[in-house]
Amino acid sequence: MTEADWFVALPKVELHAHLNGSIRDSTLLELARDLGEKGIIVFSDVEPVILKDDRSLLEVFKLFDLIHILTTDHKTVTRITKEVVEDFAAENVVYLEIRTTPKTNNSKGMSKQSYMEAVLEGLKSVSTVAVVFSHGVNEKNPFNSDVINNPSSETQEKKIFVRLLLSIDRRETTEAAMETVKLALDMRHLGVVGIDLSGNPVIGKWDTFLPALEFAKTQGLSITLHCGEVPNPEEIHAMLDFQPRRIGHACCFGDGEWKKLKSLNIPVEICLTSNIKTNTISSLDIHHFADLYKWKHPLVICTDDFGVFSTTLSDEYNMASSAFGLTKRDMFELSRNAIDFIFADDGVKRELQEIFASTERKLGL
Ligand SMILES: CNc1ncnc2c1ncn2[C@@H]1O[C@H](COP(=O)(O)O)[C@@H](O)[C@H]1O
Ligand SMILES: [Zn+2]
Repeated sequence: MTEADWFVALPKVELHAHLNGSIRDSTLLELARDLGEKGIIVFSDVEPVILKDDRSLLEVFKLFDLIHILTTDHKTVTRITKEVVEDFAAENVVYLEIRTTPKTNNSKGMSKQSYMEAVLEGLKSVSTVAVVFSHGVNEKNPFNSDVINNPSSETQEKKIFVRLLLSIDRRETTEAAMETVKLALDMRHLGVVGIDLSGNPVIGKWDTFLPALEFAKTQGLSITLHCGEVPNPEEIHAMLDFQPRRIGHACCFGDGEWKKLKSLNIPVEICLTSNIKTNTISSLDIHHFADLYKWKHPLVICTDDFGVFSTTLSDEYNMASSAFGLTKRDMFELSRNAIDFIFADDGVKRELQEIFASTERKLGL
């Protein structure tokens, strides 16, 4: 088995993946060509933007505005959800938390709820793998896990657990954020397990989102925050004081912020390629992964936006192994440890432990 194949075969847990950042280039180009033919966009202007490789953090958010123009109808949301799950399953991701921002678009008759219904439709239409999802069988047993789709007969053996996080975009108002949290609560029996705060980190104020996040927390939803993507000590401290169950990135932390993070032991979602390509961290040798790993701080390797950053979760593990001198045994343990930080229940954790135990020998460990 080649090195790259070994990292594909390694069972993996993906906890930080944005739906609209995880679209295949080929799909984006096809959607752009369609809109070009309808005269809504100029394809030749858009093509290089889609295919560009390195982008600053600000350029990334401009790209998301373009992607959202391409994906704003129910049928496309369903399609990209199906493809994203199939792509993760193809590289042996066994548990996936997809996060997405529910969107309102009056011209398409889209509400936050109908957007999420289109996402659910996408999960149901996955054909290459059995999608194990919460299935609201009845009021007494709302969290029962079940297969939601009809995988083709040759792929029935393969399965992926999928859960959803609803994102609040930093451009949103307190009311819009609250609407997202209420929708998440209404959809708990459909596998929504938590809330994410994301979007352009230089836009919006923490106090705007806090009431909705506090409400989500008191209702028992799990929360993860994009934290410290740009230097903002005051906000980082306020976010850590809130004690989310996980944070993403933690790139622009100072000594005081590291101390607080470590004492609170909050798990960090690490997105190496995303940090490097956006130049949030200048090179892997100075990435905080190394220090956090040394301190045995809880960590999980994730992709962030595998489409936008042209990566895969297997590549991220492979890269971390070479950049930080970690053995295959270390990488297996890192991947397995991620089970502790998932937002799904203990039953799912037990099943994932079994999957890892059964592949350990096959991986030559
Ligand atoms: C690069 N680092 C990042 N930092 C902050 N937010 C990010 C992000 N990458 C993605 N998003 C957030 O996810 C949305 C796209 O997926 P959905 O439309 O929700 O499925 C972006 O618009 C942004 O709000
Ligand atoms: Zn992110």
